[in-house]
Amino acid sequence: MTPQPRLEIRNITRCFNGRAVVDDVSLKVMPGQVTCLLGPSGCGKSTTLRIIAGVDMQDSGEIYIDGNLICDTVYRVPPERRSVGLMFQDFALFPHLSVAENVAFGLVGARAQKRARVEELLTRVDLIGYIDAFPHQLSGGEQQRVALARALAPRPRIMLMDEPFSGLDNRLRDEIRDDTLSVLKEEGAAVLLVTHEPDEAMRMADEIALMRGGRIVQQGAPYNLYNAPVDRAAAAFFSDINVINGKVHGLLTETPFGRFLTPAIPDGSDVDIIIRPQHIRIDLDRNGRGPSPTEENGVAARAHVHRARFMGNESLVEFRMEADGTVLKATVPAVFLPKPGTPMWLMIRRDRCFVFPSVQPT
Ligand SMILES: Nc1ncnc2c1ncn2[C@@H]1O[C@H](COP(=O)(O)OP(=O)(O)OP(=O)(O)O)[C@@H](O)[C@H]1O
Repeated sequence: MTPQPRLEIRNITRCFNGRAVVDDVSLKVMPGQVTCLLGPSGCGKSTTLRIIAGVDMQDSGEIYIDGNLICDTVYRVPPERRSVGLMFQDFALFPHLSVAENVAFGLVGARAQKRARVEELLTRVDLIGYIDAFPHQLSGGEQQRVALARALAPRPRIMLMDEPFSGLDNRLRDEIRDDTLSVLKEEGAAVLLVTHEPDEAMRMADEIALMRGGRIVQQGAPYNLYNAPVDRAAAAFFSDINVINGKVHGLLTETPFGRFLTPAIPDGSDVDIIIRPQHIRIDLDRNGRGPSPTEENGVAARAHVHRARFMGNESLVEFRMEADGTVLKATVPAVFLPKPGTPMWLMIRRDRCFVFPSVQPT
């Protein structure tokens, strides 16, 4: 028997002024799983989340929790009865209530029970010492942890989080993300987290749903999205990329790095071969000669250093290709700052290339 998703949305569409900002989106989140809705600003992530929370209404599609219909275009369980916890960047604590009162806000039942749950959660987020403090006495990161405890206190079956860490400074953010993740995992809720930051999604998600223009364009484990992107834009969303252009002749595409088998792309089409900067290999020029071809790296191509910069953890070297003048970027995990104009040989890791029919970048 296939396990029951905690949250399932089917074919959700929402239009504003005749434009579908959420366009036929379907998604499942299992209990204890963190799914990140990832995409650029304006792609419809928050609207999707608001519909699940019940503060906005879809034009079509259904929402199920534990297999039960909670909302379609006719029937609608009100937000407060959906067992959904919310954590938004600007979802502030109540300033006139203590930390304990904030966390207890959504709790019902006997006083002693409520107190026990508040203490349990504040211990878990490492703020038990602040139980009687007020929000203004806490740092941004501490307030965010209280907000997490408050959202989790009623044991929601689903946690919806919209850019919950974006108000925090970089160093603090990583720490809070990790702490939040372990608390969420302990509580076992299904989590749907909206973010526009690929690093955040990579760090937190069991599964990523990549959104663009109101649609989910790819969904899967972070590893799969990074290593098998569906198109050029999906590859570019996760890191800098290089694009090597070619044209299909029969089953092959000829490039400065040798031939690529491209049987799935029609003869005569333009092709983009995508390679990330860390997967370009660099070798020295030996009186105009370079390294011999290998199965792993194909044919080496000659290039000249355009510029080189030290980036802290690595060096970024830009090369101008002798064959066609295009500029390719390579990263080297060391201090490597060759002079502009230096001839060198580049190879690309063939197992790390993605081949797509050409599109104009948007
Ligand atoms: N109530 C509304 N009325 C009209 N247009 C809206 C409304 N809410 C959202 N939109 C539009 O829908 C689109 C998607 O917005 P949404 O907030 O879902 O995107 P997002 O991916 O979460 O972006 P961001 O990360 O910037 O919040 C945007 O173009 C936005 O202007």
